[in-house]
Amino acid sequence: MTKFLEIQGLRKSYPTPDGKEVSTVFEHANFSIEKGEFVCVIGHSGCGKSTILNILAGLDEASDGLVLMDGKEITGPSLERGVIFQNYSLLPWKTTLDNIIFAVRARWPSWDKSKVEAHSKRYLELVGLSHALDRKPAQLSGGMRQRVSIARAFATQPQLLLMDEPFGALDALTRGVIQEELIKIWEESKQTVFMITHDVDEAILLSDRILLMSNGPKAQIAESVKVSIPRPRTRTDIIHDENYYKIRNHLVDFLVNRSKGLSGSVCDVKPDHQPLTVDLAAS
Ligand SMILES: Nc1ncnc2c1ncn2[C@@H]1O[C@H](COP(=O)(O)OP(=O)(O)OP(=O)(O)O)[C@@H](O)[C@H]1O
Repeated sequence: MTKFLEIQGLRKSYPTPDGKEVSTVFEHANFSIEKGEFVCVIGHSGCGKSTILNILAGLDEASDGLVLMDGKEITGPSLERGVIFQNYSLLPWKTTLDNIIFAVRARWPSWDKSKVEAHSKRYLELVGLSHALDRKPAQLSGGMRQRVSIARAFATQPQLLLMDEPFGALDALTRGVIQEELIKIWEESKQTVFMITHDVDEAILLSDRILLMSNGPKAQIAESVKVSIPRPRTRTDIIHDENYYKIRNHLVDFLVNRSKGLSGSVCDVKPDHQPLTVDLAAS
């Protein structure tokens, strides 16, 4: 069976500053994502998470390897892949509603004006922003701007949504509220999501599966941890699930104790390396 997203033998290397050698950020990255899956990736700073996300978006090129979406190679950006960055990237001269309309119109040029507007408003409603349609980004808080980015990305219904630490710049309270809005909008759309986060609790709340990257240089996708906590999930409920602390402790132990020893610069990683599947519910 063809997987929705297949990453085969991905490597990224850069020349060293003197230009005489190459430094390999990650290599032998092999993993796949099923249609409708929500996958988070966690790893220490510099291991190459954003580089992988940018390659999946078609915004960066791998030094080696292949990315296939629905069996077709990704060679550049496409409206089939939506990206949400930490810094919101809204058009500052357009209102909240016009920011969404702009993207929706680009996605479905044949739609008439009223259909585009109704569709755009519906997504703003899903993130609780119906009251701020006419405000410009500068008149919104950071949390509201990120809600607009989320509404815009989901409104264009890309086949794959890529999120690079979307809540990294938000305070903990705002972050919690928007995480739950993201769950709500995702549960409605069941879009396939690949998201980078540094926050283990956020990863457990949102993901079906968490990919753990070892440290760079020569980082690898070391493990694929199943989040066997039933949905729908809320921040307050998941901590009572019997698997919550098992998963959390496993992730923290990886980041604190094991991520360095699994780096390709320390141990031998074979080109056909597959991440170790971890299902703590079964243990
Ligand atoms: N143009 C470049 N030339 C040389 N090295 C680069 C270049 N761009 C990125 N790198 C290196 O690639 C590595 C991976 O960067 P990347 O941003 O993907 O890491 P990351 O895991 O997302 O980090 P963070 O969690 O801090 O955002 C870093 O060590 C970085 O220094």
